[in-house]
Amino acid sequence: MQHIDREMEKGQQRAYRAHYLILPYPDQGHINPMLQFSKLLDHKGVKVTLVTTRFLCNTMPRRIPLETISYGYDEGGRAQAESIDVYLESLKKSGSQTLAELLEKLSSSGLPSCVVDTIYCHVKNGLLKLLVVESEISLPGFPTLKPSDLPSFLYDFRSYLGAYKLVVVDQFPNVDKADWVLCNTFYELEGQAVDWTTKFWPMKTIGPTIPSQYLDKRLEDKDYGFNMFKPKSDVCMKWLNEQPKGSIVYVSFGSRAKIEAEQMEELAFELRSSKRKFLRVIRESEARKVPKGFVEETSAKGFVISWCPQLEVLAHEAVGCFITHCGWNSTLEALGLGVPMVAMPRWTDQNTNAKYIMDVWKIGIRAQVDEKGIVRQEEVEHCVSEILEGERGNEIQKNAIALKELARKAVDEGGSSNKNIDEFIATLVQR
Ligand SMILES: O=c1ccn([C@@H]2O[C@H](COP(=O)(O)OP(=O)(O)O[C@H]3O[C@H](CO)[C@@H](O)[C@H](O)[C@H]3O)[C@@H](O)[C@H]2O)c(=O)[nH]1
Repeated sequence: MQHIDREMEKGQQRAYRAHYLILPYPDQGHINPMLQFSKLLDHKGVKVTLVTTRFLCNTMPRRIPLETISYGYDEGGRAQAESIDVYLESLKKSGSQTLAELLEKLSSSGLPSCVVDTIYCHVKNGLLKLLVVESEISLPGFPTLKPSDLPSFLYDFRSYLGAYKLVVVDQFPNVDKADWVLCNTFYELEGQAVDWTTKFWPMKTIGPTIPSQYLDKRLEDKDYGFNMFKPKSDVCMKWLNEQPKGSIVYVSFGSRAKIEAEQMEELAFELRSSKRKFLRVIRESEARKVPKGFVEETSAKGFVISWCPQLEVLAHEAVGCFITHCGWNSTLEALGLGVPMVAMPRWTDQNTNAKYIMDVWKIGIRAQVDEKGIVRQEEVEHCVSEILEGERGNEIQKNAIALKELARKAVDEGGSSNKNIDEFIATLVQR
């Protein structure tokens, strides 16, 4: 409704035939891609309303009409809940209730988008047993996996019971009723998994959901939109502008990962002793784990920031490689911009993403952990030097550039994802 008003103000009435409610899980790594998808639908002339929590609504851009629901922690969000399990319970209870109220208020039909991880579907179908004991796991649509390549919610499900229940078990009961299951990936990237999943669900790939200016450049859109931690863009980009091409090691672990103090130290030792220059994101909540004096001692060659404009950074020619936790957004962003990765997965889907980065797409190297689960300084040095100076690096860089081109084509006019989105819009509009 707000949208129609806006268009009418501009004197160019649009005839909306379908209204999409977009309801991402209320977190950085989920809101970002759904916001991008919303902008794309909006651009294609579709009426979209984004739904988020009352807690997060003040940090959201108003580019797309926004409605709020409550997950029960309107003042402090997830940090206010005593545990993630308690938060997820409240999400289910208060979230469902306030969403029902919102639907009634809007009194128009919306199709909640649903993001599905194929691997969890194998648990649903009984093909993948919990408490995996085999050293090699063969599943349709996947390369051979080791247990440590599985998402930690499966590999170590006892440690993540709440998340396991929500992400693995509870996401499936009504998925069979969905008209569409949209996935933030592209066919050329994960064709086998897509082919397998489409046997069961009306699954369509629509990604990567990255602003057009970073990929096909057809739309003006460069704005990533939602940033929980306000990036200090100017200083960071000014510093990058002064660095030689391909010289910078960019290090960031996304919006959630908690890094062990020992791991923080190993990384700090490496960045301090290495001859290379670096850009390191250390979120405020992680800053206390950084060894004393690190920032001052490395100021001549390093730039430390609490949150940066990651897409702009990855698109910058000074960046030579990305040490990443392999969150799905970071993976797609690096892949879409052709930046080779050193994979240091922490938990959840990141293990599987790291497996693909190294062994399937061959656009990076997965750093090996020791018996304590820590990637040591020498291992970080080994991976970075392989990528930036080693023979293997040439191959990796070539693959990264080829995949970047495939990502661009997928979202461009006539590309697989672009066609899927048009098909999705067309069928809903016909109803
Ligand atoms: O300084 C920074 C660091 C990150 N980002 C952005 O923050 C997002 C981070 O997303 P992601 O890489 O997916 O990491 P998480 O925030 O950790 O995401 C969670 O959600 C993802 C999507 O489900 C999962 O793949 C991850 O494992 C899970 O931790 C990306 O868009 C980044 O561009 C910035 O803008 N600036």
